[in-house]
Amino acid sequence: MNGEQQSMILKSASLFPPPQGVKIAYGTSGFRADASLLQSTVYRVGILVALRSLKTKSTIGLMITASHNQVSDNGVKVADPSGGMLTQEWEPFADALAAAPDAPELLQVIKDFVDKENISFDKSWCANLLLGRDTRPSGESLLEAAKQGISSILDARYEDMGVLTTPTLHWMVRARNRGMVASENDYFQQFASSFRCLIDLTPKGREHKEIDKLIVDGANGVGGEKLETYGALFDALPIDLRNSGKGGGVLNEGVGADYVQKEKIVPSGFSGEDVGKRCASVDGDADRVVYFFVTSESSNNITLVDGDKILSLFALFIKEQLNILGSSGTGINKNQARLGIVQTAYANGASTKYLKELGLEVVLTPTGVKYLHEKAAEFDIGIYFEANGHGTILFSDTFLSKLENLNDEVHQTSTKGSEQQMATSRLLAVSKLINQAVGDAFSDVLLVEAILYYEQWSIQKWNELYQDLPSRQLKVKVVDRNAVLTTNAETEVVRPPGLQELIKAEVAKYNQGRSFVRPSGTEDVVRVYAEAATQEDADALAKSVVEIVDKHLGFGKL
Ligand SMILES: CC(=O)N[C@H]1[C@@H](OP(=O)(O)O)O[C@H](CO)[C@@H](O)[C@@H]1O
Ligand SMILES: [Mg+2]
Repeated sequence: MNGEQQSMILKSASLFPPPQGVKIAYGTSGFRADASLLQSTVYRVGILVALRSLKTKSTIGLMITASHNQVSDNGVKVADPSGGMLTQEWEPFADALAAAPDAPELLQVIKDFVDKENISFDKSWCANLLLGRDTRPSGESLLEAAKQGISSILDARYEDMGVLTTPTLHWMVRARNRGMVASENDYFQQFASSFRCLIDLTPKGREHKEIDKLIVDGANGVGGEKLETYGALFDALPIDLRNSGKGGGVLNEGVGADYVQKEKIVPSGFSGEDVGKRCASVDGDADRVVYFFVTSESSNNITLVDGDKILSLFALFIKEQLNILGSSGTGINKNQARLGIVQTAYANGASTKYLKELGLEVVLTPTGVKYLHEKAAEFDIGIYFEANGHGTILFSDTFLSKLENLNDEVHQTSTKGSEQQMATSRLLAVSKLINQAVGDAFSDVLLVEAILYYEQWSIQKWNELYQDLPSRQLKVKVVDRNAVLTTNAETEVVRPPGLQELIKAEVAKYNQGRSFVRPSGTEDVVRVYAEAATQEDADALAKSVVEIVDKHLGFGKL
């Protein structure tokens, strides 16, 4: 870095002093906090993405969003060259950047890192950044801060893509780095055409009736807004959009996937008239989705069809297609196509049991898509989902080229039109329909809809795949959530000492009891999860564990 660059950084960094007395750390999916505290952090993430682009000689993405958090929060996520989340190796650098108390120290952190990583400021490589934001009112000015950070390293080598869903930005980054076209329209067109293709590949002999209307809760956010603009492209799927954001509702307030999944009650905009109908709810940046149906006219109850059930539906369908290939001597059999399922400790115990009984390999990772995605990428086909509805299916490049070769072969022989050829085409269509960069509410919805159509299942029939164990999730405000350290995919506490033994003793009192606690990476709380044979027991277990955590770490301890 030459002297001119260093003085540029010093000058612009002094315009973005960090807020006093607050520590903003890189969490489960980037930085998140009250929007009024974030100017400095986002400016510094602008510097980070510029350096990442120089280091990888690739397009990198920066997204301003706080997903399911309340509207006054905001945050920033980074998309790496693959379209996935920022490599975990750079997270300590992100934290160091955010923590530097003033411009000179910030410059020192940058200089040390540039030397360590051997980052060259070679101007012949035209670095490129794609920027996006959700609909939060604070988004525009935070994006300006990011642009200032980028410009202090790279001049103005960025493209502001405007208001986008998070997975659209990740998809664009991946597409750009593969030399493909990558506008928002291209994104929707790809999903629309592969959805149509999959619907057309439904086996002959199954009744081809029209798909019933799907009611979608847009969380009053970017998901609702985009569905309003582009939803008509999914011509086989009639959509009744609620909470599009236009009707004056507030983002994530009593609406959206996180609310529906955690509270298990009807979101605003839905009523007793919707009883039994197929509904889907997306979150504030449309990277998650859960399904549900209103259970009775007279109460707020819903039956939740969560990420675990979406995962199970996908797993069942993929396994069925692989079985067709395996039984027709294609050379692609169970041993050559390793299908892996990735969940977290929040997965309902009944889902894990169901998946294992299907004969599938199930692995648990810590919470956060960065962990699930990484694990799923180890398989030929890796399906990952968090219970809250964030997930996707990853196809390895090697497996995809095997499928493509097989597809070419069958087109040249008399097997065209056979079940084997249909299964090959279906898997290829799924690989184009499902977002390969990150979990995506829209592409997940389209795949769910295509599979329900293929199976000719209602949402009720789908829900019967297995019965969820009753569960309860609660949060506890504590003095310092990072005092809790966990191991074993977050299922056991190792610090503070003694806490795990108390939780274990409580769990032992309940039939089919299970409970664990962990510090949230997106909110200033410790999360408590409990499962048991009845709802009363799950509630009681969760409550007791909350009390244990509160006694150990709560404000009463001060
Ligand atoms: C229990 C839960 O739902 N946790 C969510 C939540 O993380 P926490 O670290 O639990 O706050 O937000 C993450 C980002 O959206 C998501 O990946 C994760 O699953
Ligand atoms: Mg989200």
